[in-house]
Amino acid sequence: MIAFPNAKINLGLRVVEKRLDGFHNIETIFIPIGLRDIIEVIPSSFTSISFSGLVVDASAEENLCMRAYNLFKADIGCGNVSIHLHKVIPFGAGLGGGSSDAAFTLKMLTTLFQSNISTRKLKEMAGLLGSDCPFFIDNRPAIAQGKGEILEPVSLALKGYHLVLVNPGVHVSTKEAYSCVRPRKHETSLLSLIAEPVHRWQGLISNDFEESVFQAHPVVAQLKQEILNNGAIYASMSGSGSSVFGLFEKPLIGAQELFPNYTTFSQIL
Ligand SMILES: C[C@](O)(CO)[C@H](O)COP(=O)(O)OP(=O)(O)OC[C@H]1O[C@@H](n2ccc(N)nc2=O)[C@H](O)[C@@H]1O
Ligand SMILES: Nc1ncnc2c1ncn2[C@@H]1O[C@H](COP(=O)(O)OP(=O)(O)OP(=O)(O)O)[C@@H](O)[C@H]1O
Repeated sequence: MIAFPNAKINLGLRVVEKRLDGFHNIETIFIPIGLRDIIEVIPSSFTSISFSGLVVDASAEENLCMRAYNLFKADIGCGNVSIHLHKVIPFGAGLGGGSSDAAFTLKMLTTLFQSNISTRKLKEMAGLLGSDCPFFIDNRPAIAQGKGEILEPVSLALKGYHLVLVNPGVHVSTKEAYSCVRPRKHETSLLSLIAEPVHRWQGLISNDFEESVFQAHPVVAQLKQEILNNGAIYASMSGSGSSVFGLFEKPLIGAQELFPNYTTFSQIL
């Protein structure tokens, strides 16, 4: 069985408060995008994992596909599988690629082993693998709260906008990024802000990680400015960085040539 786990971007990201378990309560809007890895899972006589594409900085056992398999086997029970991951989504990039791989692995194992698991149970298991992971179970635009696992679908007026995503190749550790942010409560809810016309979002909808990541990596701040200079009506860093995305009303011709040293991805929303 083959699946194509997609990346996400965060539209607005508030780090609201530090919790007693060391995690943070956040408020963010997740949007699935078309940048995808490829995972193949085949029932086999013994369990193994192989890789191609980008080389992930995690051991085979620590890879989120394998962690998802081990969790599924222990909690639900299943046979051995041979997994192949072709990695395309940059990691440590604020795009949730590892979380998506884990969620899609859980979903594939459910189908392959015809397990009668509720979506709620799948999301619960996903939550044990990463805070971004439950979102990829339903995988539709959603506002997230708590650690990221309290999800409500949202409808966004983004149809027809052109998304340009640029990854400057700077790896940001999520844990470190959280430790550099001072949590704060915002007066206006993110939901009420996305109801505003898109051309008003810049300056209204922000990502709390930008300040510290921009300070540590000025190239990321420059990248956001360049995307705005090239006509984006809204630009923001995604997640804890370092990818930056822009929303355009018209296609941005030659995006890769504009950012020759960086990886770019474009799609119509
Ligand atoms: C920045 C975001 O991508 C926004 O969507 C997510 O909050 C991060 O989610 P993730 O990569 O799945 O993160 P996890 O693997 O769960 O956590 C990595 C580390 O980030 C910190 N962490 C993560 C999520 C959260 N709500 N509060 C935190 O403080 C914790 O120190 C944790 O040890
Ligand atoms: N299949 C995988 N794909 C990517 N990273 C993986 C995978 N398995 C384990 N990891 C580990 O997880 C780390 C974070 O990966 P991921 O791509 O999910 O984070 P991210 O892009 O920082 O996402 P976000 O900031 O949105 O949480 C990697 O640096 C890597 O060590």
